[in-house]
Amino acid sequence: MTITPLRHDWMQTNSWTEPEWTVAELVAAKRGRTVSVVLPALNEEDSVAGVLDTIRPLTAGLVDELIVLDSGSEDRTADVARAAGATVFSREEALPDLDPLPGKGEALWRGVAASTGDIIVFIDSDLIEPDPMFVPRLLGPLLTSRGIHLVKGFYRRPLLDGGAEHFHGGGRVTELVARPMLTALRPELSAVFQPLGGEYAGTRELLESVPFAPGYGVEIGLLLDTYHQWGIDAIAQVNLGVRKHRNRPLTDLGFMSRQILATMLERVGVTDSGVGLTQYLPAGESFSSVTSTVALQDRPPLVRLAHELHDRGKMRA
Ligand SMILES: O=c1ccn([C@@H]2O[C@H](COP(=O)(O)OP(=O)(O)O)[C@@H](O)[C@H]2O)c(=O)[nH]1
Ligand SMILES: O=C(O)[C@@H](COP(=O)(O)O)O[C@H]1O[C@H](CO)[C@@H](O)[C@H](O)[C@H]1O
Repeated sequence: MTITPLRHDWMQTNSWTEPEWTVAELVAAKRGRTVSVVLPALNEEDSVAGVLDTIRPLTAGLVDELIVLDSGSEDRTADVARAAGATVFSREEALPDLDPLPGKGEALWRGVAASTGDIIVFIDSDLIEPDPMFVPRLLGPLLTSRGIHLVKGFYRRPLLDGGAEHFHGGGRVTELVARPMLTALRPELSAVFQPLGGEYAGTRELLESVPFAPGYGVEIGLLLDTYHQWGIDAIAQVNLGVRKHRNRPLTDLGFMSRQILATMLERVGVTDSGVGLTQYLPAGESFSSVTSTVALQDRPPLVRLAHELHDRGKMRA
């Protein structure tokens, strides 16, 4: 694939820094299209209701379906989400014929399968005080422009460190891994402000036609697949303001980075060792090591899965 430099006109045509759409305008722009909002949730009993509270008022017209895809929670996430007005699917309920795999990519893939909307909006469940305009703004380009299939949110990302809130500094894997790697390998995508952000929307046509990378590789996989198969002009981004969420410790982000790198390398045709990441943590005067596995197997495009399950059923018959 030829390396295409950044096209500045993309920033003029496909990047909204001051989105002005009103909910009423967006409802009018639906023109028969339906909208599903899907929240992936793993053990989010403390935050999922607060996120749903900012979206539920939109179900009177803009949002047709509000789903929480329970990613194998062991707390009260499902009960809390139902009480907050969401339709909750377990991974098994979303796709009964297939044993679930762990990870966020699996949750989102099954969220596409469980939902029915022509447009699907993904919102993380660990957000803190999300702006109620997150969903409308993500829908803006999809409902009012032609040819756009993926809309990424961007935002200022405070970093919550212990009791302190730093004005900037969130998106650590974005700044240290994803953005440098995209600049090196696919510079046209270096204009995407938040390539890993968990708030984005896509057409069902796109989301059923691409594979879903495992775990935390899902966002970078979807971005690269959309770019490779549909082109930069199918991608847009919208300013959502400020995004605060649970900031995981650096060790967790090391494992997240390993998975993201595995997906990026696969998407650009570089062979990954497949070796899990080992981290060395101080233990007294010495160090202890912790190793995580890395997953390399995508889930297939859902449009293809139907055929595979049908053929498997035929084989069993
Ligand atoms: O196996 C997983 C891991 C994460 N998540 C959800 O995906 C979102 C983002 O995950 P996380 O907060 O761990 O990532 P971060 O935002 O810290 O990068 C959250 O709503 C999680 O509950 C999930 O559904 N299944
Ligand atoms: O953007 C990032 O660097 C990471 C970590 O964010 P923080 O440093 O904890 O603010 O968070 C994102 O990455 C994950 C992997 O793509 C997504 O699943 C999350 O939704 C997103 O928050």
